[in-house]
Amino acid sequence: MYINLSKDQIYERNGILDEIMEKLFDMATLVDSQEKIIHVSSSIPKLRKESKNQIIEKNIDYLYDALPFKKVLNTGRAEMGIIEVIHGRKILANIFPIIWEEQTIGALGTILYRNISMLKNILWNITNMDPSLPKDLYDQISRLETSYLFEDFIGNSKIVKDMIVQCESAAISNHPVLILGETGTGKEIISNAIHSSKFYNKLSPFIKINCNAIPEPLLESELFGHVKGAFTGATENKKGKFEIASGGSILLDEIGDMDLRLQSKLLRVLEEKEFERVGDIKLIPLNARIIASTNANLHRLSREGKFRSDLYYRLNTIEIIIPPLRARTEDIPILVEHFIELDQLRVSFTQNAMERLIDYSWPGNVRQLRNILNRLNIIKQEGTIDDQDIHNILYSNIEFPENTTISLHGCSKNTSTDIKIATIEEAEKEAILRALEYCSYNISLTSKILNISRPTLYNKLNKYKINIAPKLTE
Ligand SMILES: Nc1ncnc2c1ncn2[C@@H]1O[C@H](COP(=O)(O)OP(=O)(O)OP(=O)(O)O)[C@@H](O)[C@H]1O
Repeated sequence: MYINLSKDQIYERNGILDEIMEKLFDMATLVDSQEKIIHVSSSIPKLRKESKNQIIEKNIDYLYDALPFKKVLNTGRAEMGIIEVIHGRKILANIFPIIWEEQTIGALGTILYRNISMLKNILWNITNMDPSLPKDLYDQISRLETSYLFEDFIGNSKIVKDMIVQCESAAISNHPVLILGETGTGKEIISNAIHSSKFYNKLSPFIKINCNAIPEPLLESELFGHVKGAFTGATENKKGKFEIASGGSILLDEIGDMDLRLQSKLLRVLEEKEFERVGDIKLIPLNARIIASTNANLHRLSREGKFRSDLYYRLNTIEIIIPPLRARTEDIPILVEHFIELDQLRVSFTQNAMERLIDYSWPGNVRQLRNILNRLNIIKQEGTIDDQDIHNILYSNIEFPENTTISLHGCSKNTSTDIKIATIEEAEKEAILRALEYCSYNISLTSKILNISRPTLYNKLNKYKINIAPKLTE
């Protein structure tokens, strides 16, 4: 496969080639036959925090020594489906030779890194349908996952900045990390960014498993693998996610929903750093970083006997709490700007409309904000959104995204019956009680989550006669 363009065409700027490089790929680079960079899409200087002029004319090694541009220039043959890590992101690259009158006059490198997990799902379905495909293809495909960096978690508020600092130090350590936060707050971005930060220049697996989506005992075999004959239907040996994640990280999503028996097994694995496949006695060393996340209140679940407290204390050596959007409403304008660019929306907002967005409580958090912006884009096509549009979409036809919870602890899935509040004061008291419980009665965290100062929180505790002395932690 090659691209048929003349020298004049590859040196022409602001034409169709530039448009394709800009719009169709996350990053694109054009080099001449001497390996010199002719043009790059605007995402590259942005990502590298330098100007386009600092990149143009440099040798391609300046940008990517890991990608086979030179090979493509030498052989005149395309290199496709390259999976690599560039600037901490897992990317999928294709490099095409540009051929004119049978001469290779350059090469175009195209890179995707956003939404490549979508591609993974497609490939995964295809491999499941075709038993003749090699079995290690699964391992290969598992490596293909959108990678996030901390800078992808948009927010300038102090509460976000403090959390990112905490995440950066969590990334360096080898301890398990527990990530808590309501639905749609960005737990997946943060867990993936912790992984990418630890394995910045290394192609290492990030394996995610949703503990509430798979029935037990299937989950056991998904996590630990099994040997042939271990149970009816186990027709061959199968690696589990812990093995596939070897050398990288495993995200145990919705850990709060894990069955008690499996919790015991997981605890043993964390303590002994080894495990066996279902039906086998051979021990396999645990060589994956454990990240667990949930929107459930594990502290409460463990008090109720639904989550093993010893496992909770094992997991929460490093505990990251992602604030709900309503605790950092000052970030809403930059989130809006971010999604307009990311989702290529053609809408703008009046000041009053933006204020309405800021005033709203966002029970579905950032995911809900993104959905609303996309819906507004469809409804209004192009144009300016005013406060009435916001009012209409937020209040006249409330549609909470799946799993949305109003409660801070996020255990309830029933949005309409969860809160029965008569007055603003009752609502405030309720919010404080929930925040306290969510933060295990840690005053500093609770005040951060509620976005009020510690003295104000103490005043409100007095006002509402909430006695937390027996449970107090700082
Ligand atoms: N701070 C953020 N910056 C940019 N995008 C965000 C942020 N937080 C969330 N998002 C976006 O919101 C959506 C939901 O994020 P994510 O899946 O990480 O949430 P989650 O907390 O894991 O949700 P759940 O518990 O329901 O699985 C995604 O589209 C993600 O890109």
